[in-house]
Amino acid sequence: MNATAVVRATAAVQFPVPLAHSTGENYAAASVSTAVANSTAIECRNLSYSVRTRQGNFVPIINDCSLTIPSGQFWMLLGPNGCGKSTLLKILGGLLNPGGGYLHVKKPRSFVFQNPDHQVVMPTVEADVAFGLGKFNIDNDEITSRVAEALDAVGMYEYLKRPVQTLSGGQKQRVAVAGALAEACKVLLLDELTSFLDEDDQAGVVKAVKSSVASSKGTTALWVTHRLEELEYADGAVYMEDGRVVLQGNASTIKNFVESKQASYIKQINS
Ligand SMILES: Nc1ncnc2c1ncn2[C@@H]1O[C@H](COP(=O)(O)OP(=O)(O)OP(=O)(O)O)[C@@H](O)[C@H]1O
Repeated sequence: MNATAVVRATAAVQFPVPLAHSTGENYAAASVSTAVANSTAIECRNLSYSVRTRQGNFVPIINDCSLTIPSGQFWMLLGPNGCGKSTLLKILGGLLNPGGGYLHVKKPRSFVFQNPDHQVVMPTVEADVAFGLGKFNIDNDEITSRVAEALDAVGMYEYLKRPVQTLSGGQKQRVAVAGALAEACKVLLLDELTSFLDEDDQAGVVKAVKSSVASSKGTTALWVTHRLEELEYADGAVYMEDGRVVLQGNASTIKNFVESKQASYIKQINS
């Protein structure tokens, strides 16, 4: 178990993004004065993020990246290995500071990582979901009711008293999602939750997130994945390449786009 791997706390507000950032690079942030509509959960414009190499050079990871995700929907983020999906998600979650551009993410926001064994930190399901509620000034009845509601939303209420070590990977992921829901997060950021799971668990987790977003009061989820078949559960999707968003739209548009890219790549290899 690894408590540091679970980020349920809400990070500091970054609205708009400050100029200073972890790499020390001297970007000029875009000056954007328009207010973001309440119907938008995530908006970034011309976002950038670089890392500094040992030789002192700056390598851009996120570059001129813009996207808009509406509130109360379940969206997916796709793209080839190394295109910057996890880095972008960490920026959206407040775990990394961008170097420039404009960023708005509704709060509170929560992050769930891909390794199920890093997601649960308490001995039982009930205690784990209640874990993050300690920082709120709420009574025991409210805690009990939030835990029950969140576990119900991910189809795990019957596991309330179960020791966490008896859960499957997918069940652990669903408990981690319940922890975020119990904290009434407005934005849920999910990084390749199904990569360590077998097929049944994969489907269980994606369906649980889908239904919990649908039954929530405006929670938005952004789900990083490589699996095109998961797009059938999404309200919309974003496709990235080389650190920037190249297309965003409804899930079938993105699916067709990725499939045609894959087909042309295979044709190229075979020619
Ligand atoms: N701290 C870092 N130092 C150097 N390079 C980094 C650092 N963090 C990320 N990168 C590089 O940035 C690029 C984007 O990484 P990122 O993990 O965001 O991609 P990804 O799209 O999530 O990849 P994958 O699909 O393989 O998980 C990669 O080339 C990665 O090696």
